[in-house]
Amino acid sequence: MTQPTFRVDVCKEQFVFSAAHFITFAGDICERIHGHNYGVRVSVEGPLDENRYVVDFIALRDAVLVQTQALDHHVILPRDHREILVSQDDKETTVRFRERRWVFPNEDAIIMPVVNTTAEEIARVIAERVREQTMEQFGHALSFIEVAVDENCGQWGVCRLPWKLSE
Ligand SMILES: Nc1nc2c(c(=O)[nH]1)N=C([C@H](O)[C@H](O)COP(=O)(O)OP(=O)(O)OP(=O)(O)O)CN2
Repeated sequence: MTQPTFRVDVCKEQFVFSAAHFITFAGDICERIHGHNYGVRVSVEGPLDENRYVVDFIALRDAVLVQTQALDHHVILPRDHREILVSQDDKETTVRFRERRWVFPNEDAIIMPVVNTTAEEIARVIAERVREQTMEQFGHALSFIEVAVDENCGQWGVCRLPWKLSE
């Protein structure tokens, strides 16, 4: 007989973060900098605990909020892009793509460990960070964490990670 599976989803109005970014696509087309009011949904799957919870909604909600608030009102830049080159001195973050150049105060910039700041990649980073942040609290019995990032009212990039870190 197939066993039931359980999941908790949190998708709150407070999870919206407003951030600027630009990506490259189709090889070498580099977007102009623009912003989105990103939305986030997070799901975790696993067995029920003694409360008959997968995890406490409130604990998961609060962990996601830490991540979305950290991104709010920043420009998100890729650390690992081959041609979008990001450098920092003690005051400013400078970004170059071929002949184009952008300069931001350091406190406005977030350099994310991604190749391109797509919704999928941002979802992966949030998933890794929420997993790391809650691992001790939620324990090791969960199976998956999934994070979905909405760039524009229904355009979602989704990343699903195993709960357990690979050996
Ligand atoms: N799978 C993905 N596709 C696209 C992504 C992405 O992250 N994952 N990102 C983009 C661009 O960032 C693009 O800027 C998306 O923004 P959007 O505002 O939706 O683009 P539009 O110009 O069509 O929006 P308007 O509503 O006209 O402002 C593209 N694809």
